[in-house]
Amino acid sequence: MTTIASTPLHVTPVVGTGLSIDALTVRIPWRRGRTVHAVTDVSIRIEPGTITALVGESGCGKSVVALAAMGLLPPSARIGGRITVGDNGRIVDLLHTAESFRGRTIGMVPQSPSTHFTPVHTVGAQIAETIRAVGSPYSVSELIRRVDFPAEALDRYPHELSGGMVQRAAIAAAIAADPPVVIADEPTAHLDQQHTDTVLALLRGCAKRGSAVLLITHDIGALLRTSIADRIAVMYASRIMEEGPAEHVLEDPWHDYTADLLNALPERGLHPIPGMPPELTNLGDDCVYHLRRPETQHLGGPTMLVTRENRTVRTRRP
Ligand SMILES: Nc1ncnc2c1ncn2[C@@H]1O[C@H](COP(=O)(O)OP(=O)(O)OP(=O)(O)O)[C@@H](O)[C@H]1O
Ligand code: NI
Repeated sequence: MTTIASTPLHVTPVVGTGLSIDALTVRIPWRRGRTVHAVTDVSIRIEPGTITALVGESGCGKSVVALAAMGLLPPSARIGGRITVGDNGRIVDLLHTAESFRGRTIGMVPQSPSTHFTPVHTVGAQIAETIRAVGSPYSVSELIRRVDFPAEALDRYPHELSGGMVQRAAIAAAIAADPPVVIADEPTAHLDQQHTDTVLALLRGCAKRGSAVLLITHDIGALLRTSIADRIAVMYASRIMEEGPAEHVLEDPWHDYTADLLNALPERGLHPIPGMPPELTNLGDDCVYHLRRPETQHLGGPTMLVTRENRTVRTRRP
């Protein structure tokens, strides 16, 4: 499906490794004949061994990107573009493959570990079940050693453990099959700073073992604190506003939205962004951030495509 009238802003070459999301567009039919423009023309390329953080305010479409990659969108969703993963020399086309790839090709770290674990079995039993289900070559003890989960806690039920501990176990389950891609959607949402940093370090461990990691988060403060992301993609109202090496995006943002997000952080002065993101039903086809902040330099001209080093961004500068 193509809803974008203009020529594609950039086409990421599809190569045989890592995760490639190319011109992903997702439209979800909504009430009274309306359509949610959940994702528009999103391209993200994640190399093996690296972490890309996808950031943006609530409702901008981050989770829908993840759900598309995991094949978990509602059947009514219309999906355009391409999502591929290099897996052992093959290219798996995630939007069209018939094979079951969740847990094998893509390891999923959930926002709330309770979506991964049921309350009625011990954590150890559930990791063992995952190992069987995905045909993992590892034992339970090998996996929990990787995430520093204590063996004596295997007999506990999820509710008997802290959120940080259960999230460790969830990561152990996610990496059981050494997946080439790991997708973590808000994996630190319910954690304090110490556990957040631990979980992010574990995701770095996944990357070190060769996975391409997509980390969805609204916690830009944690990205600044831990430098965990190699690249950062900034999403607003269903589109990528800018994408680039993390230090460039954090220290020298090119898009007004990125700058505004950073200025909203407590450590950067806590200047909340005025207004609200738009409803995603029946959006126009251009960048819409100037509608919220008309005083920014968007005004008066369409956003443009520029390339600096290996970044391809829409920018405020004509
Ligand atoms: N199953 C669905 N049916 C209809 N609309 C949906 C569905 N899932 C998501 N949406 C809509 O798609 C848009 C993007 O939602 P999404 O959950 O991806 O946002 P998000 O960036 O992940 O937000 P958050 O940070 O709060 O998790 C929202 O307008 C949301 O209401
Ligand atoms: Ni989300």
